[in-house]
Amino acid sequence: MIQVTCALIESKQRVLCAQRSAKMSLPLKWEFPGGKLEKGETLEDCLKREIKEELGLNIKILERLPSNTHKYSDKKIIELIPFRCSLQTSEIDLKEHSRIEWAGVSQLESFDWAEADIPIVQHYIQNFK
Ligand SMILES: Nc1nc2c([nH]c(=O)n2[C@H]2C[C@H](O)[C@@H](COP(=O)(O)OP(=O)(O)OP(=O)(O)O)O2)c(=O)[nH]1
Repeated sequence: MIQVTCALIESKQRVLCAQRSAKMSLPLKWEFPGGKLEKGETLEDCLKREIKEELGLNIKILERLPSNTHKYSDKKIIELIPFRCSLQTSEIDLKEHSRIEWAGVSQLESFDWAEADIPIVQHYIQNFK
């Protein structure tokens, strides 16, 4: 099983959502930015590293949310581990994703999410107003 961290970055009552590029796996699906845990790394270090690499942002980690284990049709099993985060810097430089959107909670269901993200989106909607 592959452990993947992801960040629900909050600012002004909105959450940062990112669209995977056409060249990535799960092309054009929406996700929360993050990535795979590397050997010897804590989950928090992994998330901060990935967010810096992908978006050029520094984040503060606020809270861990329930993870979701999902098996994709190619048999790849991931444990997606979400964290609520806030911004420490605000200038975004998209290095991998095709675009980002800052979504209000009521807009979250309208995105075409990667399958593994759907329970995480549902939990977030139910718990944060
Ligand atoms: N970062 C991130 N990855 C996600 C989410 N949902 C989801 O299914 N994934 C999957 C996509 C990838 O298979 C894996 C994260 O890998 P990665 O972002 O570090 O690297 P990658 O795209 O090169 O992965 P891959 O093509 O080798 O599978 O988790 C999500 O919300 N955030």
